[in-house]
Amino acid sequence: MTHLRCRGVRCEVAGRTVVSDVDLDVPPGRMLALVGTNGSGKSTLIRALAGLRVPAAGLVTVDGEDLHAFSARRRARTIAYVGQEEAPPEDLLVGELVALGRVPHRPPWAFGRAERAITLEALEAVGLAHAVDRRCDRLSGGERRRVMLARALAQECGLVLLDEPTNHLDIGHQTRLLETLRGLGRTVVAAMHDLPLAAAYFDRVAVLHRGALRTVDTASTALAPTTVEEVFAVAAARLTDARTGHEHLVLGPGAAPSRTVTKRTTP
Ligand SMILES: Nc1ncnc2c1ncn2[C@@H]1O[C@H](COP(=O)(O)OP(=O)(O)OP(=O)(O)O)[C@@H](O)[C@H]1O
Repeated sequence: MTHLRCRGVRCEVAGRTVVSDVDLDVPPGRMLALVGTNGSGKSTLIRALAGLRVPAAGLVTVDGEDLHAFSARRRARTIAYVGQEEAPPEDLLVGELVALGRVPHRPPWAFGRAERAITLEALEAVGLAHAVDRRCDRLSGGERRRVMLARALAQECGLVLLDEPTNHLDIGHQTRLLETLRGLGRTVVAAMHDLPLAAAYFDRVAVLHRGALRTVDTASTALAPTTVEEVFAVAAARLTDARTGHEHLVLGPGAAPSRTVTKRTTP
């Protein structure tokens, strides 16, 4: 179980500050969704949390230790990361690609039954066990995405960082993936564009707005309709399912704006 914290993180891209003064605390086994509009800095921040980008200022710690002091191998044993549009190399087989997740733990020439079992289990978790011998370049966009996620599962790290993991996945695979992540009991941070899914599956939601954290809280507070309307400029409402008592976030044309809009009437 892995505890992720960052303090005062600032990231610069091409000489411009795109993430500023971010503090986050993700306790072991908790799931945090990172939401925000296009260009708000989610990918940049996730790469800094993964140790793939050195922040211009601030500190990222994993279990209390400075992440940037970790060796590449230790980082790969601790953090599984899947980037936004990461694609598998085209001439690898699905099983080979997912088995790469085991390399930080064991040299490939020492792979045995255990590595094969973990690889197949990861493929089963994303519904692709039947495709173990297929070439990655013969997969659909969603299947390719699921293979990359399977490699991260096979890595068996305490911290899982995912940049828009549900991209390209049909709704069934989106929900199954999020259920799988919840079932792992690992620390997860994921950039998400689907706010209702973020609200339904994550313990807390961080709203990044123009590179700064606007709020970090439970979904019902962080994704309050007024916040969603201000940050994303869409109508938002929370509706309670009469059968289950669960609240759901409704967005767009189907949601009445949370604030009363006074229409001007002609006399
Ligand atoms: N290689 C680059 N060169 C210059 N600017 C960049 C580069 N990569 C990202 N940026 C800028 O950094 C800012 C943050 O980008 P980032 O990709 O982190 O946002 P994001 O929230 O992940 O966006 P999206 O939801 O569209 O994926 C944006 O303003 C973007 O234009």
